[in-house]
Amino acid sequence: MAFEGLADKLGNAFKKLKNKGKLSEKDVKEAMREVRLALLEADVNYKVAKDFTNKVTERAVGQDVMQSLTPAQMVVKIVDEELTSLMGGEDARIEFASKPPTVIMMCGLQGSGKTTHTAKLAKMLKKQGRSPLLAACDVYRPAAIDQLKVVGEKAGVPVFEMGKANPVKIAKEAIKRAKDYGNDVVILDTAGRLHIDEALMDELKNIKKEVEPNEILLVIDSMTGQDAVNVAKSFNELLDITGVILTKLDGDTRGGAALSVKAVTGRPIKFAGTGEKLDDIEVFHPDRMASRILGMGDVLTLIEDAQNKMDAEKAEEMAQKMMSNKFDFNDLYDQFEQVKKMGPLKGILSKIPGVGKQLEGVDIDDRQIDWVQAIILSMTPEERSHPHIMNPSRKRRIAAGSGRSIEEVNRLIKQIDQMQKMMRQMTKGGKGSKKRRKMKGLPGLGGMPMNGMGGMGGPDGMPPFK
Ligand SMILES: Nc1nc2c(ncn2[C@@H]2O[C@H](COP(=O)(O)OP(=O)(O)OP(=O)(O)O)[C@@H](O)[C@H]2O)c(=O)[nH]1
Repeated sequence: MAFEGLADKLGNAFKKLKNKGKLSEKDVKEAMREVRLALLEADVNYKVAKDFTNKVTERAVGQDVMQSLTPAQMVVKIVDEELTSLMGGEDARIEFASKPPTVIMMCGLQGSGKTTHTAKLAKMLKKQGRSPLLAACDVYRPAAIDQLKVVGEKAGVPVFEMGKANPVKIAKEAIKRAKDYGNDVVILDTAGRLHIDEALMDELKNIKKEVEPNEILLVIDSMTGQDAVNVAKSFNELLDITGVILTKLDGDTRGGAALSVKAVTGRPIKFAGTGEKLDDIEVFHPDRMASRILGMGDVLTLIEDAQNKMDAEKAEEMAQKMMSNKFDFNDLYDQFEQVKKMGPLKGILSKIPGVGKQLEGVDIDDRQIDWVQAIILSMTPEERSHPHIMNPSRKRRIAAGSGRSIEEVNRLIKQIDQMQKMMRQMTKGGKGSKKRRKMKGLPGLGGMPMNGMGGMGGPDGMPPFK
């Protein structure tokens, strides 16, 4: 996962401080040296790393920090605040035009994820009640127009194209069409190149001059580290961008780009791409990202993810079933379907405070969910809705049918039994109880047998979280 190595190394540096009790100036400087090395290894720009640790040292040494009862925690707090401010401090939003349509020009190098994020952004804005139109201004790469049409259709937003016409003309026509048809946002998917070259920049500058976009968002690939930051610097110098979309944060990027972009370019990261699906886009929150880097989890994003990606009606239906204790294997199957929509399990779990650290170096095989679903699919309808009728011969048949072991089948049956017991206990709190409200806040995860997943996957299954 992103930032894994960095989180680990920062954790080690702080652990040494915590073991010390009272801190001396030397202790803080020593820790900051480790922090600086960790940042450099995460591919953070050299000057950014140096300025960062100088700032933290300045704040931590002297003042009240070292006299406080918990100096190590104070240092972590300062690092948290400075990381947040390094990434921009406040959340950066789209600046919408007072008179629609708002024009957003997307740019970036080839393969950075520009086309995918054009559609992701459109889908996100559509969910917020806007009516976006996409414009196919990449007329050079074969199939670029088709790719935009495909993702546009998936996102449920119209795509305007004029084939291989002049990109400025396409952009202008798209804006005209948006006015005629009531689209309040136009997103221009411009051409990418393998490297920054004069022809590309001239074309982008030309589009900018002619259509005066409200936003120029540069899409960069976080996996390319400092290269991505250099690309951002060059684009900004030539185009004066308004923000950055940092993609592929779901991969094992070391994090350097996320931490350096704002400091190097002065432009904020507005969105982060976290997967290949169209829902895998997040508003970039510097404070939450800092929490994640420091291994403190990110529950707010987890809840938003659940709300955005899961089917609210199904979640409500499921909550009702749990409350009335009618939760069976059919529901468990559905619940896993919902969880799958939220992306890789490791990503979900890493946002839970305290769990991130436990996941370091642990491989979580997402096929575990498919295996459990295979077991459920091998049951008869009666077995699915009446788990208590299971007997050894049924279990043997289910194991053979799903290709899983008897132990796994047994574990799953035990889990549903435990879940039902847990639900019975929870419902004792009454209909309007606090517990019930809490479960509704996180649809679909309420009854997820997280602590049992460890048993499902065999040797490389994930550890139980209790
Ligand atoms: N894992 C992951 N993959 C992504 C993300 N964003 C895009 N991709 C993948 O990256 C690849 C390139 O994305 P595109 O959107 O085609 O890239 P592009 O920048 O439009 O490329 P050109 O049209 O050639 O300029 C595709 O396979 C996408 O599925 C992300 O946030 N995470």
